[in-house]
Amino acid sequence: MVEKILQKPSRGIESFCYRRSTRKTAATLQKEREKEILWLIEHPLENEKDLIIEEFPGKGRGIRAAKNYSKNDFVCEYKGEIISMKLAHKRENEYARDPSIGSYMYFFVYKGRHYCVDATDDSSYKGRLINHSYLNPNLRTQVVQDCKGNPRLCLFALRSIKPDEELLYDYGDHSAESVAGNPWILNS
Ligand SMILES: C[S@@+](CC[C@H](N)C(=O)[O-])C[C@H]1O[C@@H](n2cnc3c(N)ncnc32)[C@H](O)[C@@H]1O
Repeated sequence: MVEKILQKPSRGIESFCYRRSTRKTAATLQKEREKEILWLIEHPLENEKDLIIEEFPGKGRGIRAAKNYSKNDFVCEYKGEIISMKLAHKRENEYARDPSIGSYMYFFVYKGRHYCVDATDDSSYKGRLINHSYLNPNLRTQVVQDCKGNPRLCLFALRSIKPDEELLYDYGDHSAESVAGNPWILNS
């Protein structure tokens, strides 16, 4: 009996079954990836230890990568308060009156609904400190739905990223009105 178990499987049905049992389907791999992203979203302190805060000339603070990222890797969440459009416009007007308040509001549409993430309040989460690039971004935004069904605005690698690169994504607002006051929107 023991001898039989130790026998190398023949190239017949046994070895075929062995290969099948270890292979993961695309759907399984996708589920595992989604689970991993949700875990990273829920554990920002662990995930964000590879994001280094630095001063960048002409931009203020920004974030430098401390490790390699592959294309499509989750990098971090743009974490803030998700608020209604009505409240977002009210706050925008308030913030505009105080020049010491920077711009940390991100508007997005998910499943046909409009949302705003307000990350104006200082926090230890680093997504709010990532600067903009139109010409050479290395991140992209994507909404991920969490376990409670809430949309979470996340940043993923647009291409492979090396340690020491500044992390940058296109903020998306290229309107003439915004560019007039902020030429860096199109020239950085
Ligand atoms: C979400 S904050 C990014 C973090 C910010 N640099 C800080 O120190 O808190 C957005 C602001 O950063 C600055 N910024 C972002 N990208 C920039 C760029 N490419 N050139 C110049 N300023 C930039 C602008 O003042 C912008 O309103």
